[in-house]
Amino acid sequence: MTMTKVAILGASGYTGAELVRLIARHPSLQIAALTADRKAGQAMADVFPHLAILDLPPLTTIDEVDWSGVDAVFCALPHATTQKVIAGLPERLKVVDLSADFRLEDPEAYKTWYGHEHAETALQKQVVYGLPEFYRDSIKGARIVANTGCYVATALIPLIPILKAGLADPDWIVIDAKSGASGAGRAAKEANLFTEVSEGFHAYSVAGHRHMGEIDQELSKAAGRPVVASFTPHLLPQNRGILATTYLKGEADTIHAHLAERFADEPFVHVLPYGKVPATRHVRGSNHCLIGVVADRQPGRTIVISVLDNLVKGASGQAIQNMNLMLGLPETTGLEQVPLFP
Ligand SMILES: NC(=O)C1=CN([C@@H]2O[C@H](COP(=O)(O)OP(=O)(O)OC[C@H]3O[C@@H](n4cnc5c(N)ncnc54)[C@H](OP(=O)(O)O)[C@@H]3O)[C@@H](O)[C@H]2O)C=CC1
Ligand SMILES: CC(=O)N[C@@H](CCC(=O)OP(=O)(O)O)C(=O)O
Repeated sequence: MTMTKVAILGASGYTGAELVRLIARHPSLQIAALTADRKAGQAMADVFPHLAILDLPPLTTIDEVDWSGVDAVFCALPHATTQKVIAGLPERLKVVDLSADFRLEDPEAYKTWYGHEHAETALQKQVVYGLPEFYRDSIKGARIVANTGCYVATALIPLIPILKAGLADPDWIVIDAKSGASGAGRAAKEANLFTEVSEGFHAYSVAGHRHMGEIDQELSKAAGRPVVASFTPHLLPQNRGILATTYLKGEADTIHAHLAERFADEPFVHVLPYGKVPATRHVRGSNHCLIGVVADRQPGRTIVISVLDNLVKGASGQAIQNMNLMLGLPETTGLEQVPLFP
C-alpha cells in the first residue's frame, strides 16, 4: 500500500498529540516530521509519555523539516502564526489547517473577529471550508482545507440541515455551548489551571466569542440570507468534550425526522431516538457527533443537543477525515475508534 508521508506542525500541543495518536494506527499515513516551538529538540516521549510506545521522529523547528520527504501537512499551530507558515510551504503539499486562520471567507470578517488584517488573502481564496458532512465534494479536490472550529462543528452539524430545509426561524437561534479545558490548548495559562477550572463553571467571551463569525458565515449560507445567531461558550471542569444546547423556533418532530434522514448514511453523525439526549462521555476519544432533539414544553419550540470530542471530531479526527478525502481514501480510514467509557 502507498504510504502518504505527513508532517505534523505543532505536534507538542494537544491537537498535535491527538493527531499522532490517531495517525500511528492509520494504514495509509506515515509520520515523517513533527515540529514544536519552545519544545523543539525534545523527544515526543519526553513531552507526551503516553506516546512513548511509538517510534516517532524528534520534535524539530519548522525550518528544520526536510520537505522532500513529506507529501502532506497537518498544521496545528496558533492562529495568526499559521497563515505565514502555510504561505511558506511548498505548493505541491496538501494541507489541513486546524487553526482559525483560513475559515472566514471575508477578510473584513477576519479583521472584525481576530483584530488584525489577514496577511494571506490571495491564499484564502484557494481554501475549502473543512466540514466534511457538507463540503465533501469540494474537499476532495482541495489543496488546503480549513478545519472548522470545535464549538462551530458542534453547533453547525445539526443547524445547517435545519436551516437549509427552512425548519426553524433563522432570526431566533440561541446556542448555549460548553467545552472541556483542553479546548484552550496546552499553552493556556492561569485561567486553565486545575485550581481555576475544577469545582466551578463559568461563561466567557460573552456576546463576543470569535467563533460567532464562523457560525454566522455558515448559517447564512444555509439559510440563504444573513443570520446572526446568539452563542455563549462556557468552560467545563473536564478535559474533553463539547455539548451545545440550541434553542430554536420550529417543530421538534419535523426537525428530528429531517435530521434522522439527512444523517442516516453519515458514518460519524448519529441522531438519537426522538426525545433522547446525548452526553459528552458518549463520544470521548472518538470521531462521532451525537444529536438529540426534544420538544420544548412551549409549543413550536425545539431543543437540539449535540456533542463531540473537541480534540477528535472537533479538531484532529476531523482533520484526518478531511485528509482522507483529499487523498482519495475511504473517509473513515483510521477513525473507527469506539468511544472510551467511563
Ligand atoms: N484544543 C482544541 O480543542 C482545538 C484547537 N484548535 C486549534 O488548533 C490549533 C492548535 O491547538 P492546540 O493543539 O490546542 O494548541 P496548543 O497550545 O496545545 O499547541 C500549540 C502548538 O503550536 C506550537 N507553536 C506555538 N507557537 C508557535 C510558533 N510561533 N511557531 C511554531 N510553532 C508554534 C507549540 O509548540 P511548543 O509546545 O513548543 O510551544 C505547540 O506545538 C490552534 O489554532 C487551535 O485554535 C481547533 C479545534 C479544537
Ligand atoms: C475552551 C476554550 O478555550 N476553547 C477555545 C476554542 C477552541 C478552539 O480551539 O477553537 P479554534 O480552533 O477556533 O482556535 C476558545 O474558546 O477560544
